[in-house]
Amino acid sequence: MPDVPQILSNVPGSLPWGVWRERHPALIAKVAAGLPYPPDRRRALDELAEEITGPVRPLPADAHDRDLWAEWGREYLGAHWQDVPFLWAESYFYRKLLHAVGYFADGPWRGVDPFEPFKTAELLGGALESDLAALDPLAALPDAEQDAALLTASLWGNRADLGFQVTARRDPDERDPSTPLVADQSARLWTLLEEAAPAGVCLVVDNAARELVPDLLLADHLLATGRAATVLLHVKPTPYFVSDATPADVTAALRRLVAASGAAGEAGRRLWQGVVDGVVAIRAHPFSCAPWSYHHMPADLAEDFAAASLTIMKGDLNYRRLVGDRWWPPTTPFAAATDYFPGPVAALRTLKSDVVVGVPDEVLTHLDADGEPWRTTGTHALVQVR
Ligand SMILES: O=P(O)(O)OC[C@@]1(O)O[C@H](CO)[C@@H](O)[C@@H]1O
Repeated sequence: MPDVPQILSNVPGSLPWGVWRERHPALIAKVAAGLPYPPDRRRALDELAEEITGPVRPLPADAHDRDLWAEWGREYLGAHWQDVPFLWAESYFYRKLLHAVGYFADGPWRGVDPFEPFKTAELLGGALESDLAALDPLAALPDAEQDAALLTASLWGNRADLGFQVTARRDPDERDPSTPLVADQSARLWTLLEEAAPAGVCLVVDNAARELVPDLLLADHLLATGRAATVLLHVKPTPYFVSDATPADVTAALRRLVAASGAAGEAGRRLWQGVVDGVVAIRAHPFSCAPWSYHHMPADLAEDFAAASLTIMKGDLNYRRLVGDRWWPPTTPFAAATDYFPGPVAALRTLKSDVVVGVPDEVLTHLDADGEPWRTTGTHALVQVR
């Protein structure tokens, strides 16, 4: 395990501190308003809002995974939510939220995704419609420009994160295209793919809808250009971090693509057939919702990554899990922070939390001198590869 302090949530004014004080109370209210939950479910949501202001409590006796979380929480149950590692606490919060809405209980709310109303609104919204239309002129561009456009769309698609937007003060579309990447190893990404082609690529996706669609289009591009022979999509087995993609979100995105006109519809039909033929596979591994970094991954998951020519990790949370949710000195080489990972790995991420490695010295000096909170607001992005 890296010998670097873990991020907790007890520093007033920090991003994690604000998550407990502002983002999660606002999210609970949003969930309660999103579906017609009956009184017992509303009460449970109110109780969760109350609980996160005090000590972490165990899951109820009838929860199917109570023992698992009791084991995972051995060091943390009974402590204040803000005094335990941020990554662990957030994962447990989402598990508790699923309990509150009856996601695992017998009854009418079993399996009902509490975030579905927000994901669906985004999937059917006008912003995604224009993203899809922008695909049509792409075919006329030289190959390298097509590569760059699809990678950029997938990278900045990570701004479309509904959890982040609960209290974000900026519009996700308000991006200054001239903002240079904090680190850009995209050339290495293409070289790695080409050297191993055609091979299996793992794409560990992040958010549904407006981020997942450009991720799927990137997957289609890798297959269509022979950079990938197969694509294995890793998604979350259950609703998590508001908009994280589940298998149901993948099928919803595929249906949205298939229904589109022009190049988006063509890509959608290729991807659909790819799933039918087993060229595109979907894996919802339980570890994807575990409260740990990938240092703790089980052997079967490590085998998926070891077998891939490249694993592409999308988004902020996957980045936190890849390098560890820790106070790394930002100039720590990405290769050093990920040296344990069982195969070539790339991170495509907009920066929405404090964790960062692989920032060149001169870039760091420049960003810090600016005085703007570049690590946590989603205004900056990176492509890192090892
Ligand atoms: O993984 P994603 O969707 O890019 O980001 C997840 C996120 O919204 O959740 C955390 C705060 O709750 C932060 O790490 C990050 O901003």
